[in-house]
Amino acid sequence: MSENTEVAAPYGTGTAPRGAQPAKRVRVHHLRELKQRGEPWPMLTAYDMYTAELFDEAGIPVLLVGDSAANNVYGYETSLPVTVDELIPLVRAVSRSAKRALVVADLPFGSYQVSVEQAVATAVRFMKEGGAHAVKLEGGAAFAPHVRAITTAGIPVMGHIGFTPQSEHNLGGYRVQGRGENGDSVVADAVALQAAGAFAVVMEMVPAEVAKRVTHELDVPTVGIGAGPDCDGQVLVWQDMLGLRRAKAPRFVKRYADLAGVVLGAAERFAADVRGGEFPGPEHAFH
Ligand SMILES: Nc1nc(=O)c2c([nH]1)NC[C@@H]1CN(c3ccc(C(=O)N[C@@H](CCC(=O)O)C(=O)O)cc3)CN21
Ligand SMILES: CC(C)C(=O)C(=O)O
Ligand SMILES: [Mg+2]
Repeated sequence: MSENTEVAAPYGTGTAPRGAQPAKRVRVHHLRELKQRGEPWPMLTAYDMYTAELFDEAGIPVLLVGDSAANNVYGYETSLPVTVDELIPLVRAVSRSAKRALVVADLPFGSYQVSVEQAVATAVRFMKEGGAHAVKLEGGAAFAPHVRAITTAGIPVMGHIGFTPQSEHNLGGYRVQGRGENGDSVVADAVALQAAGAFAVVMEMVPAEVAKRVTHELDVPTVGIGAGPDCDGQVLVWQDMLGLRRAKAPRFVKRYADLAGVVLGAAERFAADVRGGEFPGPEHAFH
């Protein structure tokens, strides 16, 4: 990138005034460059237009349309029930709305585990019908062939290891993975995913020291959620980050706002205004 254009990487180093150039899409190689420069980067989930627009404008380089839409959009208790047909419209909304962010579509439970062929076909649907720029799937070395095949089809793949919520019944509940001697298998899984072509690896609920080892071991970026401060990126579910979800949050969540309080207070004031005849006022009516 030449110096005088004043547009370098999409985030962090770009100095173009807003609106001067068309938005430059974040690409997987930009994330690797951030790792090489030692610059941590944020990732958030998004499931609709307004969050995608706002997070994009805020400079979040990667938006994940998580299968966590199951329990944060559709009202299921876990991520297991959500389907490809339920997620694709959300992916389409986000990819239509984010001008710069790389949009990653999470492959839901049952849509890729059956076979390598099923994994490629599902990933293709998210790209074609959802307009995603990449896909994510849960699993370690056992899913290296799936990652390899999807990547070969031209689709970037993000891995996800450690606590993988789609396997909660096999993992014995929501618990930290990779403690003690199990740390080595987390490292081996990450290395296998990178070797299979993954462009990044999410680590969920693994000890910080293990995540640090993995991050140093890999050339591709790691993204932590409950994996300590040494990952290359950090991801949170947006309703956790903004305090819209009122259930007790996992330890790894930091709340940056109280949207639940804002929404509840406003809805109560609206209801009171209607009941008290205060709304609509003359300025809201046509004469
Ligand atoms: N809103 C939301 N946030 C998430 O982070 C999230 C979802 N939904 N849905 C899909 C998965 C499920 N995830 C979860 C959900 C709960 C815990 C949890 O309860 N953690 C507890 C117990 C940990 C332990 O036993 O060691 C914690 O205190 O962190 C962790 C990850 C992460 N993902
Ligand atoms: C928590 C992130 C990594 C995720 O997989 C999701 O939101 O579905
Ligand atoms: Mg997920």
